[in-house]
Amino acid sequence: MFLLSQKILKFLVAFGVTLLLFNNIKIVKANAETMLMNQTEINQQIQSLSGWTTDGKKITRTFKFKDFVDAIAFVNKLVEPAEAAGHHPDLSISYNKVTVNLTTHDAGGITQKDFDLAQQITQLAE
Ligand SMILES: C[C@H](O)[C@H](O)[C@H]1CNC2=NC(N)=NC(=O)C2=N1
Repeated sequence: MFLLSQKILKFLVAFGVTLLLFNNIKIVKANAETMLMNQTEINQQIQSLSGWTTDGKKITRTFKFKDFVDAIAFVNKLVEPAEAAGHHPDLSISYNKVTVNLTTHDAGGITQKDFDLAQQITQLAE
């Protein structure tokens, strides 16, 4: 009886520690996503994104399509990933061109969320 309860206790402690670790990882990840990035971090990350530029407050890329219909089709493709991320691009459309600006309004600048969405948007335009 004593042995059994020792085993259960050990299991519960291990389970508790595992849960604690998982939650801490989630908190660290959530914080990193909403933390303003400095210019060095921005420059580093933008290198791996083709065609994107930055003014330090937002990241920008203009995508060019055959015509207006294709440009709008691209904009429509952005709805699902933006809603899923709870993060939305600022868009401007000029005939066959769509300019995408990404910034985290809640944080007042660029965060990891912008780079994550930029990567998805870049793939959708291919
Ligand atoms: C409550 C809601 O999730 C927030 O207001 C989100 C919505 N989409 C957003 N999109 C962008 N680009 N920046 C934000 O700060 C932002 N905030």
